[in-house]
Amino acid sequence: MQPDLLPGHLAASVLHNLRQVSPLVHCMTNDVVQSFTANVLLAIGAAPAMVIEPEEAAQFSPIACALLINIGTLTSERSVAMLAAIHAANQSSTPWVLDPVAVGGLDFRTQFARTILELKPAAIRGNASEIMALAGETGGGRGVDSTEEALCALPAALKLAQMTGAIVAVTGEEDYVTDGENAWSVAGGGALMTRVVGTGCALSAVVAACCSLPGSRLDNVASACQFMKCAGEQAIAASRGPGSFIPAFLDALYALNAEALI
Ligand SMILES: Nc1ncnc2c1ncn2[C@@H]1O[C@H](COP(=O)(O)OP(=O)(O)O)[C@@H](O)[C@H]1O
Ligand SMILES: Cc1ncsc1CCOP(=O)(O)O
Ligand SMILES: [Mg+2]
Repeated sequence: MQPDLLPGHLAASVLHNLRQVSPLVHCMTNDVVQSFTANVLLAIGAAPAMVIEPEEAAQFSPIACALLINIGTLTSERSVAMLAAIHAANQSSTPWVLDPVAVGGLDFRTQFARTILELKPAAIRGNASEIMALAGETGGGRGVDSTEEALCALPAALKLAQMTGAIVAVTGEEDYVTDGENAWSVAGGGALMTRVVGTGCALSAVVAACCSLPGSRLDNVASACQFMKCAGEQAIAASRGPGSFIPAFLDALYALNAEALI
């Protein structure tokens, strides 16, 4: 199966909605990418808030438009806070998104990810190794990085979407996004996006923002992938390496428009 490319006009309409709503995203994410994630959300037109104390997390997720659960630097204490936030989000119908960083290779986070998979994530965004491990097919990648191509993980993504009811996005040179039945592919970006930390984690935050928007959740999640691909490609053209990529990427997200997406 080779899914069709997401039409640019669909992504353009989701970008319009995103900027109208400016979704407030409750980010429970890892220590490495906090600031980059917040800046990516702000640049594209959403609003971040990082709330991690267990009592506050459960109070805040119903107030937010969407919740991001990223297990990159999971600890026991954080897992308690994340569970509380997910339960409160579910009670208030706030969509929540899982980024299963480095699942498969390490037992504590793998067990935790399997537990919360039962709590109805709206979407799951990971690299190929993470999606394959979460679907029970392999043992994981190389730390936080994938050792597999995204296309190899498409069957695992379909299976995971069917198992959980979530929209599953598996990213890499090309991204694939599925609801278990239909799928979009998203092209663009470039390898330099893997030479700065946090592009995947920040994408998951944008996915969360888009899950709170009206319309097809499949189209919304695929559009989030398209925003990052498009801005990544423009930033690579405007930069000399990882150092100059980051500001160029934030500028490209800020300037992103329908014309570039179409
Ligand atoms: N080889 C590549 N060519 C183009 N884009 C890429 C490539 N690898 C990753 N990306 C893009 O970089 C971002 C992060 O994806 P990925 O590296 O798969 O996630 P993670 O950082 O979680 O491992 C996504 O927007 C993805 O499309
Ligand atoms: C390096 C690292 N270590 C734990 S979490 C993390 C960040 C991973 O970021 P990304 O998945 O976006 O590459
Ligand atoms: Mg990742």
